[in-house]
Amino acid sequence: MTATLNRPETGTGRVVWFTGLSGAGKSTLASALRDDLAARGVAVELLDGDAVRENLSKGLGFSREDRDTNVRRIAFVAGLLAKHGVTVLVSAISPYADTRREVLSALPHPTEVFVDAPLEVVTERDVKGLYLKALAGDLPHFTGVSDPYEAPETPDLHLRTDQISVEEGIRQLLAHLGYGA
Ligand SMILES: Nc1ncnc2c1ncn2[C@@H]1O[C@H](COP(=O)(O)OS(=O)(=O)O)[C@@H](OP(=O)(O)O)[C@H]1O
Ligand SMILES: Nc1ncnc2c1ncn2[C@@H]1O[C@H](COP(=O)(O)OP(=O)(O)O)[C@@H](O)[C@H]1O
Repeated sequence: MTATLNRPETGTGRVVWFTGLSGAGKSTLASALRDDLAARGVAVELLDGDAVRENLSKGLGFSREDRDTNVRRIAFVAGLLAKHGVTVLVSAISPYADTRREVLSALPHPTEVFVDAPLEVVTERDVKGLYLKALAGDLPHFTGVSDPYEAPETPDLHLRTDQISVEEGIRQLLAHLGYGA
């Protein structure tokens, strides 16, 4: 199939927003998708929560207000890039359903991807050792343990990363975005 993702009918780019718990697989999937799309010649950019917090959102914490500010900043930049035809991949916990709804509804061609794995699984993965700290009570406001995560009720794509491989996740993402085999 011819790739039409980068310039859909309105001539703008699009935003693919990965939301989910820490360790669910957002960065893994978003960066693999970025590489795949780039190899197809698509103008693609990844706004990853960790990198954003080192730069654009440096100094913000994890209160609801700071998380919402972070998410709105990411959405603002995503919108600017998308306006110029870029496919923007966002990887951020973005735990609040209302805020996700607000920012996604203002973005061109938004796709909400729920990167989902149960708390037991992400705790077991504990990629950064943060769950250990949070469960020990040493990390207040840690999403899923001592802070809320409001799962999307009707995501455009729901990937259970404890049930499918990274490769299968990428296959489903590409198919959903119109890059099916
Ligand atoms: N309290 C608390 N809660 C959640 N996450 C925490 C916290 N403290 C630090 N971290 C690390 O920060 C990363 C999440 O940043 P995000 O910008 O994606 O979060 S948010 O969208 O503003 O909620 C997150 O990265 P990921 O693991 O990639 O999701 C964590 O590594
Ligand atoms: N199907 C899968 N999809 C994505 N990641 C997976 C999957 N299965 C196992 N993993 C692993 O889970 C971890 C997810 O970490 P990461 O991508 O940093 O999560 P997040 O960005 O959501 O915090 C990685 O070590 C990754 O290899």
